[in-house]
Amino acid sequence: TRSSRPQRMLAHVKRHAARGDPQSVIDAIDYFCRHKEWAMNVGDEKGTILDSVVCEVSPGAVLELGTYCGYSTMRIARLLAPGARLITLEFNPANAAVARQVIAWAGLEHKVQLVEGSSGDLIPQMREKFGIDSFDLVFLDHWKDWYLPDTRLMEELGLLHKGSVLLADNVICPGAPEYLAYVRSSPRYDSRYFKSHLEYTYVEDGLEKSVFPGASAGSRP
Ligand SMILES: O=C(NC/C=C/[C@H]1O[C@@H](n2cnc(C(F)(F)F)c2)[C@H](O)[C@@H]1O)c1cc([N+](=O)[O-])cc(O)c1O
Ligand SMILES: [Mg+2]
Repeated sequence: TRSSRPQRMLAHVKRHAARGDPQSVIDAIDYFCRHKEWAMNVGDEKGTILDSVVCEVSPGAVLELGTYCGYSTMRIARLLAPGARLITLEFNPANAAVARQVIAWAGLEHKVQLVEGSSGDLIPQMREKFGIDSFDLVFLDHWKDWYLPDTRLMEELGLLHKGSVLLADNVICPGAPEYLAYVRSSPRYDSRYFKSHLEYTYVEDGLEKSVFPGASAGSRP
């Protein structure tokens, strides 16, 4: 049967990127998506905003929702300090299989834990199964109508601490209106929009960065 777009992207990486060189893998994917076949990676323009937030937070524990082909996984992992952990969740086994190979080609597999399943099932297992107490940074890039329920779930499970940062892709295109309304209106978050463009296009899109000031915020004085 015909190969999938992620499989063709992986083949392009293996042909054009150097093993163990994350930047060359990132560049190869950007080239493929810009000049051969568009794909829904966060991309180079929003990717530099992601990079700057990762460097600012310098997180010890990161959760990524939506691995897809591993592009943003690599952008985050290449900036992590030794010992810092990135857990990335992927629902689609075929995408996970491609992402594992992309991450391995970049030589970043020792920094990344790719887990297959749904966020609703896996987020409640973070403590018992992955020994995570809370996340310093969460990158939301999975199904857009899951951003809000998964954020509420993380709040309720105490997986966000004072200063935890949520960074959400696509808040304009395709859009995550309920999530955006929530983080912008809730006294529980200090939220800021980073205007950019939809990956590899001139369409407006952006990232929303929301800092969780702590469970006490927004409660009655
Ligand atoms: O739909 C978009 N993204 C959806 C992304 C979906 C990806 O996240 C995975 N996932 C689902 N649940 C989980 C979890 F976490 F539960 F395990 C992981 C899906 O299997 C898929 O690989 C999108 C669309 C456009 N666009 O322009 O249409 C642009 C973008 O940047 C996008 O991110
Ligand atoms: Mg996205």
